[in-house]
Amino acid sequence: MRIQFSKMHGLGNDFMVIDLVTQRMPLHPELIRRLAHRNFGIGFDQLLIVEAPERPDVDFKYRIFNADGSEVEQCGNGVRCFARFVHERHLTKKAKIRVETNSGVVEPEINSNAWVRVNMGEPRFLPDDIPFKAEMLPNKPLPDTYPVEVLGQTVALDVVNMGNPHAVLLVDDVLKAPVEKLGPALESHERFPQRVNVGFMQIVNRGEVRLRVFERGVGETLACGTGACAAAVSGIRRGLLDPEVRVYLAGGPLLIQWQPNEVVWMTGPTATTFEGTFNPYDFYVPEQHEEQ
Ligand SMILES: N[C@H](CCC[C@H](N)C(=O)O)C(=O)O
Repeated sequence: MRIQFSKMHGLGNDFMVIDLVTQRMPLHPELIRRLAHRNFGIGFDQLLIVEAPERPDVDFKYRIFNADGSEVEQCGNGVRCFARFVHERHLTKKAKIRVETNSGVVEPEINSNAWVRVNMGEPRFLPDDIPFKAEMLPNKPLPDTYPVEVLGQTVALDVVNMGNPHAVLLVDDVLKAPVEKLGPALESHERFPQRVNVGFMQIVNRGEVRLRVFERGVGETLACGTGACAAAVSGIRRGLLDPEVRVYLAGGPLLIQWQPNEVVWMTGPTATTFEGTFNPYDFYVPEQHEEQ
């Protein structure tokens, strides 16, 4: 049994992309973890699955799994690569497609030089929508940040849901940000019942930020699309940034556009690095491995 896949990335946030419209394969978390391994597997930050639509008003269903095998609601760099993939594999001829995810519908539009502009939907800020444990006083405006105790210190976090949960921390210099220490501690902090992606944002000016993201279920990645959306939206909502922000990540820049009560637009590049085939049973045979 050989499964075809593409290896792709959005600014170095890399993906294994598999078409399960024309192919069939079990999606066991242990298989995903083994495929994600950088030495023993294919190696990726996320696995992206293309499935046939379940609703009449969308073109595809899009499932996302982190390297730790956890299935998640949204992946910004991933949906740009998804759009390129379905074009390259001739699964659609449309420039603009509607894609159903576990957190709603996103609309990527591919243009000539493989850059993709995506309607990422509206951000949500209420603690229950993140989810984030915080007492909310009724009819009180949202605070700029929430004080969170972590590793013996108090940090000021903003929280944004872009379909998936994000915490945003302002830092003076991303290169000196305590990503290795605070990233894991906040990712699994008890106030985030579904864990959280942690963004460290340095504001350069009202139209430019630098960002590092410790991703839920992966660790620090070279870029995070929903993280860039969450960071830019946090800065705009707090009056620190203009409605159009260039977010400079380690892997390169994303353009984020947003105004309150509107959807978030994300624009950025895509790349296919190689195509290949593999046999899932070379990596994981449920009945055999479960006995060990
Ligand atoms: N780690 C994220 C999923 C991938 C997000 C990121 N790769 C992006 O480009 O948005 C989560 O657990 O919610």
